[in-house]
Amino acid sequence: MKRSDRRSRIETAFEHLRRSISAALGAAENAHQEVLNTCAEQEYALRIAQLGAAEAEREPEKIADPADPHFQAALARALAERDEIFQDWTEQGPPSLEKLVAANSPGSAADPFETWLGEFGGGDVAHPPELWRIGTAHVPDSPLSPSFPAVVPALDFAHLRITTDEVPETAETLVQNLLLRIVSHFEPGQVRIHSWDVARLTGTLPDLHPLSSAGLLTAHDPTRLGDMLDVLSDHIKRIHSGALLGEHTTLRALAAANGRRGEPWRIAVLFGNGQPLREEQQQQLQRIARNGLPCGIQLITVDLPLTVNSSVESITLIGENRARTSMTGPEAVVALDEPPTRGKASKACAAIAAEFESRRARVRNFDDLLPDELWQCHSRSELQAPVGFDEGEEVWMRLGDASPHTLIGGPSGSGKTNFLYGMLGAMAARYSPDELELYLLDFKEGVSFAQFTPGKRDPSWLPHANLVGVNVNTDREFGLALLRFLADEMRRRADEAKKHEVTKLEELRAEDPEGRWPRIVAVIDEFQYLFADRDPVTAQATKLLEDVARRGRSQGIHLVLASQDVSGIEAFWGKPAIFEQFILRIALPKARRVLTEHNQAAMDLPRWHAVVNHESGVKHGNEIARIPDATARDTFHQLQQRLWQRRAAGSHPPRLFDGSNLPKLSALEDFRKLTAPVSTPRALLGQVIDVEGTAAAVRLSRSPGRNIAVIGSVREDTTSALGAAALSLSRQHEPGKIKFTIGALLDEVDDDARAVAEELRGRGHEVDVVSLDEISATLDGIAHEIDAGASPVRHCVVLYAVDAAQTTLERKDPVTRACALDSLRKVLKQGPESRVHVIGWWRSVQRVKNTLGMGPVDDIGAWVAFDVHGQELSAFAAGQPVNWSPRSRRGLFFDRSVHSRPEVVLPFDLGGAPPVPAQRSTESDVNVREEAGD
Ligand SMILES: Nc1ncnc2c1ncn2[C@@H]1O[C@H](COP(=O)(O)OP(=O)(O)OP(=O)(O)O)[C@@H](O)[C@H]1O
Repeated sequence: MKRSDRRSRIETAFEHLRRSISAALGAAENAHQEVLNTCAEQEYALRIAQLGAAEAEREPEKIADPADPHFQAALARALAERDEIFQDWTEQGPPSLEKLVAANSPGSAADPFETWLGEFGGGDVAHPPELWRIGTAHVPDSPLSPSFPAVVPALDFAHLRITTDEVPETAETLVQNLLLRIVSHFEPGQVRIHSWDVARLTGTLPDLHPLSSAGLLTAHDPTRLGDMLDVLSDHIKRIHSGALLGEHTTLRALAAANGRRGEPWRIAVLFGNGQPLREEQQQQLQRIARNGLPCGIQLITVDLPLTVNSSVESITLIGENRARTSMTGPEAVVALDEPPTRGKASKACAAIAAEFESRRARVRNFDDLLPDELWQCHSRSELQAPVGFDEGEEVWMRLGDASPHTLIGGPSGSGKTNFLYGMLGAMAARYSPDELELYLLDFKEGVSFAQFTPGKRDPSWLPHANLVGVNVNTDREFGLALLRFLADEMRRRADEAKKHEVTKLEELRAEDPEGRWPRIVAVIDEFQYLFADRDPVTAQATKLLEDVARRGRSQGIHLVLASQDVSGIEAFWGKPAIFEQFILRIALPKARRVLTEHNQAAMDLPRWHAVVNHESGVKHGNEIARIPDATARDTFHQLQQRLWQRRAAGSHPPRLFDGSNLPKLSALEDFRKLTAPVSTPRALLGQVIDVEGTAAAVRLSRSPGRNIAVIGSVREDTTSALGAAALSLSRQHEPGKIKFTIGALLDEVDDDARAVAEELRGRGHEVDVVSLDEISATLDGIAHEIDAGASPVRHCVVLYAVDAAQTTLERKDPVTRACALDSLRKVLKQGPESRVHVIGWWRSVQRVKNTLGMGPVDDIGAWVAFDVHGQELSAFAAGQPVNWSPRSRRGLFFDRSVHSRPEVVLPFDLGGAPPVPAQRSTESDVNVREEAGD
């Protein structure tokens, strides 16, 4: 090979090498450049992320030369990523927030000021708005940055902590706007504002200032923060020990359940200066913050540290009328609403104050105690109703677990009956008869409750009333009967609750929603009569009252006791166990002893006012109420008509017990339901004093002693008992299955005996009326029949004035030396086993004994005695002492086979019988109603 060739080849090879190296170097250079580019973009991306995409877009110079393509690429990528992330929010966030606010913040809660300012709100206090508008928010860093309403919770939902920027007036405007929305939303008076400003004596919240003239805004002295905190703490304590003692733990829940808000909301605004409060005040403020919301107490603090964990929202002012809030988060900026023009806001507040004043000054009447719609409330946890007005505002009473029973006191004429009418009307209008049942008893001589029963001119009655007792002043047993009935009902309810494994009526109602478990209110006017004597009635009444008062509360049984006489209340003094249960005290003007000794509020009360006190009468529980006239003509009556028209089909009028009238035999349920045939008939003698109006009845079985003695000298009473016995027996036998022998042994009783005989014959029975002349032979004949053996036909021997025949009966047969008295004794002794029963009237105890002779009194198994002293009767009551002073138109009844002690009875009005002088009218209820001014 030539040298030149070799050289050429070498050069070529080098050339190739150079090219290869050059190519490799170029590639490396490119790769390096690429890395540098990526680095630059990532560097920019990092800085964009640090500054925020939106800011970088707005002010790129802060990061790079805006023309730098690397920066532009990084920014484009960052903006694309941001848009993707925000896409959902941008499309849905603001519109759904708008919707949420529209739904939760009606009317003044979020609408522009001009649409409502100056009008009075009637917002639903049971369901207040949860969110209140403060401005317009947007998220500056979001694409398009759409705006949405900025709202904060208030009232029951959260406290508010505001931190100011260098323009403190912004905070004041913010607070004013918010409060303006709130006070305008509800009826004037529902919201009360307290303000305190560390730096200013006056002039805080200037637009709201007119509210202070009506007491709706209280500006507290800067040096007396303690006073304001005390006021708020007291409210919390009072609300906890009163309104919130039942099932509900917040006023909001309570209001949602019963549709009304008994306590206004209270908003306390505190303007600080960034410095903490004194330690003890700070503690108190924290306590209020922790416990206030359930009691409707909200705090708004401005530049005041508040360190409770829950339920505090914050607003931080950031200049230029803007703010950030804990609700909207740190990204959003809120442009605060401009205030309405100064004049307009204060004019609106002046109008609210004036309206509140005029409502307070309004004269409210009975109709104002009534709800718009009848029977809308349920009594599961308590009964509540307004009973009067305090400066136009309703004053309510509550009967429930926290205040189960009421004591009402006031001298005669102070308006107790009127108060009871108002109370009953307000309750009966709110609760249906399935929610509330009334038992009304008046010991006064008078007819105050007769209005609630049907009368001749007005057939309506109060559908809630189950029992009305009037003129019971001499029949204390009737009060006893009512208490006994309540005690039984209480036990029945407790047993039923036990079956459902609960203890209280409230729980029972939840477990047994289909059951009918109304709350029972038992009103006893002039109840002191119950304790009038030192006798067994008082002893039993005390025991029963104690039982019902102590245990009635959990079974929904509430007592309302009224008395004009301190002795009624004093009767309780030695019995704190009873007295303490009467937590609700109502004192009418000059009432003594109803409130505590140191509480003299009733002494200064004007006419037709009352102190309503749910705190056992201690001073701080006083609420003063003006009581409307509920007894004026047609007042209650009109309500009763409306309620009566709504009564359930088949509802019965209340049972009326009128102590001044006798029960009609023919109307008595126990008489009407007697049918024939029966195996053992019952002879009705009178009516027992009980809630059901039960008959006093003696079973005439075929066993020794089943005879009846009617003892006493008053013809009307004794003949009533004899007649009722015969007539009731007649209803239980088909004709031919009973025969009557009626001995009319005294001239005066002829008419009575014959009237009964006629009625018996009218029913188809065999009746033999015998005179004094015939009685001996008749008794001898009956005695012979007994000797001959039992007859299938019952024989009832009714003897009018047995003792009038004593001499006749004692007359001995000259031959046999036997006398008809022996026959009578035989009939008494052996008759019942042979279906022969004697029902005889003797005019005194001694005369019964004369008839019976030396033997035991066992042949008289049952008796009813009129005008006979108790001690005379003990021999006939198994030897036990009988405590009884005779009283007009009342008897004492004892059946040794069933009774342990005698019981008081009313003789019957037999209807067709000759008029009975002591009786005022046979149309008992009608008479009463007419007297009541019906
Ligand atoms: N709030 C009231 N407004 C107007 N009049 C009233 C008011 N309360 C009571 N009255 C009238 O006063 C009179 C006495 O009232 P009420 O019968 O209620 O008193 P009381 O305390 O029950 O008296 P008493 O025990 O003597 O019956 C009645 O004529 C009644 O109409």
